[in-house]
Amino acid sequence: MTAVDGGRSAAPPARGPGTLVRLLPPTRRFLAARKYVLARLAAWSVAESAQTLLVGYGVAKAVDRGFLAGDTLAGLGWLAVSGVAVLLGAPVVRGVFAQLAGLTEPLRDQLVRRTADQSMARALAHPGGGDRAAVSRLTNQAETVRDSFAGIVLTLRSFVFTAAGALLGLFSLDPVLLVVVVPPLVGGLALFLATLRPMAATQRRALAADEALGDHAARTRRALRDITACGTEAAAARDGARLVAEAAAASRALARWSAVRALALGVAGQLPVLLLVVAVPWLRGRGVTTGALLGAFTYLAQALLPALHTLMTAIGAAGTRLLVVLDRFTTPARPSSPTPAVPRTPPADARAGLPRQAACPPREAPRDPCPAPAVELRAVTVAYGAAAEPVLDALDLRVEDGEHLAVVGPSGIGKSTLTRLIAGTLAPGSGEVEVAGVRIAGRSPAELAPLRVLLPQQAYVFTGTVRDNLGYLRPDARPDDIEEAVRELGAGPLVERLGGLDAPVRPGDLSQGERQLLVLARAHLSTARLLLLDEATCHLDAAAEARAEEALARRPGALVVVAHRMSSAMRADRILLLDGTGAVCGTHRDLLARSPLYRDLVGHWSGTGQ
Ligand SMILES: Nc1ncnc2c1ncn2[C@@H]1O[C@H](COP(=O)(O)OP(=O)(O)OP(=O)(O)O)[C@@H](O)[C@H]1O
Repeated sequence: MTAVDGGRSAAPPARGPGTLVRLLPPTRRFLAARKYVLARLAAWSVAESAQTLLVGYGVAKAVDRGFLAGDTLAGLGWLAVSGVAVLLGAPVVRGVFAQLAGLTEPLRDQLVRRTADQSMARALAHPGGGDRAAVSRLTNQAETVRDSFAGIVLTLRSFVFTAAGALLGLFSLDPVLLVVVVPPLVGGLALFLATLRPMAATQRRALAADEALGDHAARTRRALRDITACGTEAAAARDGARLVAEAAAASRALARWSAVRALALGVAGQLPVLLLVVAVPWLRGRGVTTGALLGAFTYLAQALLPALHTLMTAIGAAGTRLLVVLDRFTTPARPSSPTPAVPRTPPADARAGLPRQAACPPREAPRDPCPAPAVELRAVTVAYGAAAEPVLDALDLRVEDGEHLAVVGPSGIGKSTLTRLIAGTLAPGSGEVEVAGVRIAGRSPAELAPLRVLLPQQAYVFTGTVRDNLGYLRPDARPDDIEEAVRELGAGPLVERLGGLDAPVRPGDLSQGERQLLVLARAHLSTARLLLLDEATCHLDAAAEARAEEALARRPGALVVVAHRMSSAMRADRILLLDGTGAVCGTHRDLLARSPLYRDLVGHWSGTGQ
């Protein structure tokens, strides 16, 4: 079932870090156009390297040439060099940030401009089909790109120049220190780089699975009734379970890659410190001084380890985020999926290519051509409010004189709306309604009265005699006609209990069913050729309802009944099933074969014993 097939759950093709540059080709042009900003950023970064180098170098010399050599003053002097280097960090960082702004702000402006241009072009190309995601791209997502880009530039640059400063410092203290530090550092970094591509792919898979699951939940909620009607709960549940499993698998894969990344951090950052400690005797044997060892520890603890940690965290989080969000900028916006996605009965008639709610043709061509059908609706649309979804949408319907039509459908689908529309008490938003060939738009109640009778669920009985109540729609009815109507409807016992046709009626003393019976007999007496019953027999028992409907169907003219019982629908010549924007018309057997919703309604009626 397309509503819940989770078709979008398929993970998009994996994109690794290499695609970061390919994703936004303008980024390369963007950087090339800012050569001077990059040069100034590099200059500040070199200053950062020098500062890193001086911090460890000062510590090493303070120990070797100062405190261990018995020259406290020299030791303090070298420590002061180290301290000044630390203090120099503040203006250096300030300089770095100033140059960074020269890169990130224009990038954000460029993304915003590009998104606005694309959205305008899209809006002009598809009026009414706006790109709703553009607002998010203009605000949150552009900010995310800017922040993530700034974080990555800052971190990458900081790591490269800090590592360069620290390695240069180690080399200047004693090249043999590099033998201990460099292999785990390079190994850890290589492992980290190896995780980038699969981790980005897994992140995208997790995001796609999450989106597919959310989409599935939303579509399922909207299609709940139809899913039940079509009996596809198990399939919908299976789809949901598959998407949940996919999201869980993606989350587990992400967790596994995070563990590998933590291992990479340990190898690159912690292992050099450990190896340095273990190798102290060996290093001492090769002439490495105590000061050089302390300097080496300072480089590792104060520079390399924090820089590595920041690098891995920032590239891991901000990098993946940037990759994913940039993808949103570069992938053309998908048109929003329409709300209902459950297969509907195909429109039986499409005029000028427009989908129609229902084409309900006549039962069969009348042998003695009747000049006009009892009811004809042409492309009728009704909505309660300008912005509301239509209750009836481009509905076509034709009911022949003498025909008995039952209208069925779920609660709130528009059955009463349809009867009011045919009765002329509700005007359509568009389309035409004719009763007995008369266009009823704008007709007064007095003009409509001879054409049709509408009986709602609430039966109107007034204080007066039984005869007055029965003859209300036909004041000139002869006593024989009244007696016949009473007999036909099976209302004799009630009239007798009330004291005869001339007995007074006190509405408050009558049950709902008794009132409905009187009103049905009144409708039988009417001369209108169209009777509309909107659950007007709901308070009668099944046998009384059957007798009433059969009697009304025998009268000359057409009968349209909003049925609330299976038996009521089955008595009709044809059944019109309303189903939101879809509608289908046919005999009971036709609908059983064609409509899952009808089968569901029949099941419901049978289940309640009605
Ligand atoms: N006067 C109104 N103003 C706004 N919305 C309305 C009005 N009358 C009906 N509706 C809405 O139009 C839709 C169709 O209502 P309608 O009464 O025609 O359905 P129905 O199939 O007859 O329902 P039920 O079987 O429960 O009587 C419902 O969503 C209802 O809330």
